[in-house]
Amino acid sequence: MDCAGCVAKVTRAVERLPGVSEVEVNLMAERLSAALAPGTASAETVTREVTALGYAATPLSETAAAAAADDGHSHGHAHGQDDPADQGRPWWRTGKAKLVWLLGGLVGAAYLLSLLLPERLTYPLFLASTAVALVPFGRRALALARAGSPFSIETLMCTAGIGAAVIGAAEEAAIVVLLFALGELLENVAAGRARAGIRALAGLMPRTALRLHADGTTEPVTPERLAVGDLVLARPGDRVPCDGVIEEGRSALDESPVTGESVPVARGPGDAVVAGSINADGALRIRVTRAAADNTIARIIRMVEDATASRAPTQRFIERFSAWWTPGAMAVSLLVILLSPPLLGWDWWTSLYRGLAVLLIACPCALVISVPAAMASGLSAGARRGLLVKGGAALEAIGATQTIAFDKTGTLTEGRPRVTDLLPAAGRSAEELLGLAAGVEQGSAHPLAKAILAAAGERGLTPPPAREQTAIPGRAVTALVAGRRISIGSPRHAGEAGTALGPVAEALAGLEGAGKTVVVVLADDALLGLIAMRDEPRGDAATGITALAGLGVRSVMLTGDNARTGGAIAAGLGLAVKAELLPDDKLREIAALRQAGPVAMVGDGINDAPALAAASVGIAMGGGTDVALETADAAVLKDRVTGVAELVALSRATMANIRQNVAVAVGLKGLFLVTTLAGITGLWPAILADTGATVLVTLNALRLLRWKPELG
Ligand SMILES: Nc1ncnc2c1ncn2[C@@H]1O[C@H](COP(=O)(O)OP(=O)(O)OP(=O)(O)O)[C@@H](O)[C@H]1O
Ligand SMILES: [Zn+2]
Repeated sequence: MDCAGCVAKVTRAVERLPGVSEVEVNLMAERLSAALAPGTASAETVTREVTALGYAATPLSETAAAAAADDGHSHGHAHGQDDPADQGRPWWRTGKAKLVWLLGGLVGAAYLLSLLLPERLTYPLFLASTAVALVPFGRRALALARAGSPFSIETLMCTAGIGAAVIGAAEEAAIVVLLFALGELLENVAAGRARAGIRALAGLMPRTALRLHADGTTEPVTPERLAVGDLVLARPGDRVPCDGVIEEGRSALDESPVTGESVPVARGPGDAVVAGSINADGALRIRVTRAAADNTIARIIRMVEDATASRAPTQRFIERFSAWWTPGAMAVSLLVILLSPPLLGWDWWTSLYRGLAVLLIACPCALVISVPAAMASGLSAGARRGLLVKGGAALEAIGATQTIAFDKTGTLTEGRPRVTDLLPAAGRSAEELLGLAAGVEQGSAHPLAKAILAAAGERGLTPPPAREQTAIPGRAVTALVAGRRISIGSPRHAGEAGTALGPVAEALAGLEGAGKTVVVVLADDALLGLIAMRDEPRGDAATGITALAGLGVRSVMLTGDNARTGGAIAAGLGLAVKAELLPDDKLREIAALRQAGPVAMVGDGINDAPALAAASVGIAMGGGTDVALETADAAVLKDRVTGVAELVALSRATMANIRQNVAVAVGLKGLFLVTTLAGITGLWPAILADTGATVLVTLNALRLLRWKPELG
């Protein structure tokens, strides 16, 4: 039921290439089968996977792509497979629909005629309808068998159809194939819905952009024609046509297309804006920073589509399961046919008939579709609310986490510390302290450095030039300023450098107890003073942590800040804390937490990429930055801690949906297996149960598209 056939074909083509090692071929095959969802093998996906292996534009990648393009789409997966020829057509005009119309017409005509004509005259009509349907199914079954999967849903269907016709149940055979074709069609329609859910994001792009020329005139163009570096005008009420940076103007922007958060945010010169956001009140001149095909919305759509194609562990399990399920089902039905006459005394016709019905009931398609359908809906529902998850595996893992570790700066807090207190040592001035500190911090991108530079700027101080700047990550920065070695760092670092902090210990403890981060400024190891800064917790941080606790998830704050400051902030938010962690300690801490169960790590994706990678699931938080989108397994595009709890809720809703689907699929089959063997129901109720289960499961999955976070 997977793309084993397709992968096998590509692999065989590549194997024939001279100079390609077996290891390479195996590696590629492994990657391909992991990456391809049923029915998605196309030349592009193959090329992408092969390129990811580092074989771009080599004979290997070209051969693989050619093999996939050759008949990547004709390999059959009974349900949910798209024919490229059907793209852009309304559902009632697709190839699958045509088959249903044709069959429906034939079977309907046969029934009408059977009211007037004797059976021996209408019987051939039913036979003909069955034959019409068996041609496409049979072709797909053969293609699959040639590609190495003889036991497909198609094989099952053909065996049952031919068998029924042979034992004289042509009327039922015709209904069986009609219902099967109908099931496929309905499922395709539903799958299209799920895709439309995410495609709808693209509809939020404006159709025209106003390009600004140097002479001040504007020219309407389609956003696709904007080039990086162009200047565009967004009038009040317009949708922003591109990802870009504001050059001129201020406005409130509703960024809900990307973040799912419709409260407008104030943006001004120098701020980044994303395509699709609504410009509420001011005219903006925006410099284009990304081409249309590459903008945030386009990339989100691509990521969700890729995510839908990658498989979750549950899905892999179900696929492995179906690989032996179908041959097993055929064996069981054969046993029923062979053993029931001697053991149960059924006549041959009854045993054949019931054996064939068992075969139909055994069709695993409802089970096979249950996971991908729910995952696709869950991923789309999330993306529309600014919760981006990069695949079923991540979506499954998020809800299973028992502990979530949060980075402090920029994640639980705003990430914009401000200087609150300056405590110069005896005989020093506040200006001297701040000025020298600003000199050292000039080269640093640390949030604390920005705070110190901003404070110096506010007081009109020009930072003195500094040389030989060096950073000791997680501890301090030092530089030569005005001939002296100035260092700014944590109190712990100062203590280790041998500076006696005794005289300021009390003041230090008081500031830290108030949740302020205090840095010690030293000049040639002598105390120059203390600078205290405070980074406000995010407005919704406490709510987010409480919501997680309500979901039974434990939260821990990991910080490089000192224990008292971290403790004060954590106490205010109601979570545990591990403080004074050096960057490596954070990784060790995550590894330790993982001993007890799956751990998610939430960071801003900028300096904590290693920690995000070390966790079972890495979640980036932040307004759609590149890093956030690329590095983590999931991203909360709105800057809100509650988004993390929403992710957990979404994951659990999706997994619950999958469990319902599996229960429906297995339950219906079990029920009809019993009634079939007992002789209560026959062939067409059996296929109705199969089609019904498939449709129910898909419809249930679609309910997820309307998912809304409800956090208590
Ligand atoms: N550029 C710097 N200027 C001043 N102090 C610094 C600098 N870099 C590091 N420090 C000191 O080292 C400590 C830990 O820094 P680190 O970067 O590991 O943590 P953080 O990013 O501030 O906090 P968190 O780990 O919560 O994100 C800081 O609290 C500060 O005392
Ligand atoms: Zn089926």
